[in-house]
Amino acid sequence: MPQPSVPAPAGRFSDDEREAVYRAIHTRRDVRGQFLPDPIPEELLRRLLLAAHHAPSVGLMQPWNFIVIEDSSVKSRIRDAFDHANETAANLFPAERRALYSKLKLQGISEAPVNLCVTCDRSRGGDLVLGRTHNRDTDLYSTVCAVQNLWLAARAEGIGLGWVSIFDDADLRSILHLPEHVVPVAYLCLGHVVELYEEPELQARGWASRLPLDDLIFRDRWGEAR
Ligand SMILES: Cc1cc2c(cc1C)N(C[C@H](O)[C@H](O)[C@H](O)COP(=O)(O)O)c1[nH]c(=O)[nH]c(=O)c1N2
Repeated sequence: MPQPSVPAPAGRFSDDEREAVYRAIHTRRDVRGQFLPDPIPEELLRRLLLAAHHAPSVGLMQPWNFIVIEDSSVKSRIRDAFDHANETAANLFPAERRALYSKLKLQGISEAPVNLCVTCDRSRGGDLVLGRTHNRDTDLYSTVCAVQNLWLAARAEGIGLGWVSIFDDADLRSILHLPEHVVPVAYLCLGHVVELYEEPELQARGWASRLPLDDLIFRDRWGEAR
């Protein structure tokens, strides 16, 4: 029987290391329009995927797969699917919001040298997964943790990442040949960037703004602020 490994020493990071972690968190951006055409070297892409693969997952289920999309004909079908869904989306907003919505750039599918679909295989690990017994969606949450790891690692590598979610699920499924039990959790556009917005682009363009943190913190029960 293999012996369980013992915990290794852990402690605070050095000041520089801590600073770097917070810098990645605070300067990470959703990128739509600043992609350079330069290819992403295979080793760099691999580091990003390895960071994603080290995300926490329910019961160590690791439900993710990573579909790397570089073929321009696949990208072009995805772009058409976006355009179709985006037209529907724009019409859902009231007229005054729709005008601004239509001016927003909400994807960089063709410009980004690499597109990546992060999927969740809902059948991985079988029917009974530790931690998923009472909440089936924890596999989806796990997959989103992988996306966030990838996003932060990308920031540290000078790679911009944009999440595109304006699709009919059925279009993504059909273009990418996803089996029924696999969910497309995130469609991501990746490429080198030399410039990033200093605040969320949606804030810079007057669509929405960051809420004050203090308004979001409750103590002991919902709605109870200190
Ligand atoms: C699940 C999910 C889905 C989407 C997004 C994010 C997430 C988490 N975001 C990006 C989103 O607009 C962005 O994260 C916020 O505006 C905050 O900006 P920063 O990420 O801080 O730059 C996003 N952006 C966009 O241009 N098109 C899109 O379809 C989506 N979809």
